[in-house]
Amino acid sequence: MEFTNSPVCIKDLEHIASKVMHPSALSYYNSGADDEQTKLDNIAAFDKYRIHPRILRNVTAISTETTILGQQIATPLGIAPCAMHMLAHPAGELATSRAAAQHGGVMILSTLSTIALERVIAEGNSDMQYWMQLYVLSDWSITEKIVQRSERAGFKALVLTVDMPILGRRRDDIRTRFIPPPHIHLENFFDPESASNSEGAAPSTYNDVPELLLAASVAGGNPAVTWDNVIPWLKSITKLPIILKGILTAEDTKLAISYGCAGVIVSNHGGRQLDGTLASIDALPHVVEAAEDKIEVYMDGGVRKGSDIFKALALGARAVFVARPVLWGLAYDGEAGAKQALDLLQNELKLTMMLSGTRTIQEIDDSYVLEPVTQWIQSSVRRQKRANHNDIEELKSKL
Ligand SMILES: Cc1cc2nc3c(=O)[nH]c(=O)nc-3n(C[C@H](O)[C@H](O)[C@H](O)COP(=O)(O)O)c2cc1C
Ligand SMILES: CCCCC(=O)C(=O)O
Repeated sequence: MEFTNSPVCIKDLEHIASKVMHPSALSYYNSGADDEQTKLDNIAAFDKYRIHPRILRNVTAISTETTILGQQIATPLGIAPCAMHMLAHPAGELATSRAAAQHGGVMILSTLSTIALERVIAEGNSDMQYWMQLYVLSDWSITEKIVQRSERAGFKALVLTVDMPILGRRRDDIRTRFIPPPHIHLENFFDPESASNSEGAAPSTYNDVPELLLAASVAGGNPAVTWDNVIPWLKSITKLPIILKGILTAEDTKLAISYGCAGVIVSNHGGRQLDGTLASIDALPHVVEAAEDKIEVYMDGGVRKGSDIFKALALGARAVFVARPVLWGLAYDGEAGAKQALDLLQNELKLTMMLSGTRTIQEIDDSYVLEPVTQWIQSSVRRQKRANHNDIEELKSKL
């Protein structure tokens, strides 16, 4: 039998990336916080949910189109924000953006991108949306400038990352003493207007704060950010919808609604922040219930297969985001590799839809998934029924 060398699943891409990436960049990409319990559980938890398929339906035409924040997109699969794509490939976020554009969906660009946000979004088209991820820098005026630039450039939403009051402790990054190589720049920290002031001059960073200090201010987290200081402030400087990334509880979902946010991303930052939380897929149903359809709920964390996307949609996610799979694809083969990661997931999603008798994203509701507890209850109900039946037979035989 002949075997193909090209990747046939995300696990293959992960394996290839582990061979081609620089060890310290690889460990930065793959690391989780502390014991990595949450990072691992994000993946393992999907297995507890089982698909409840329907058969003998005409599944010749499958559509993954959906709407997000009221706008049509080709698929509910998107790219989660990740710092420094140039660690994976010299074309960095440009390559990712080109891959995303051929695919549809949503690309969330990290504040810490290595290509300026204007150049990244220039690769897009009407099948997709770009959202801009924000960290509140120690100098809030710089975050404000990034917000204004994003709005001008056509980003459709702002994604405020709320699970990093301080950086999680990623042991492998400490062991490898990870620091980004000097040829990589965090382009969004450079003022695009500064270059036009003097002919041929390189742009300088905002407020002349050195790039490394700005990066350090992100890496240090911003422990003073609160509901009351950040959300009203953001709303006062932008008309874009605000989405909170890093929500894991019903309580914070209700607060997000009351503060006028447009959506939440159920996420534990890929297990890179607080270790020991619920896996994202386990937290999702609580958040969906608390959202009461008042705001959109998305999720990321541990999505490695089309069936994972299907399960998340069935549990109420409006869209699902992936981070590491795209980074591994990028490391493997730049734009083509990132596209391959998205294609693998998209094709597996379509396959799952066909095999489970669902033709549209709207059809995928909670009747298509068995939650762990439900599964347990159902099997014990079955056991009970058998036991009762036997009892009746027994009783009858004794009549
Ligand atoms: C290398 C790397 C860099 C990341 N950078 C950011 C970032 O800049 N901003 C952010 O909000 N989340 C960041 N994240 C978290 C992801 O957006 C996402 O929540 C998480 O990785 C999803 O899990 P997955 O990697 O299992 O798909 C990063 C994750 C990784 C792996
Ligand atoms: C300083 C770290 C910011 C990027 C990030 O969010 C991550 O690596 O998880």
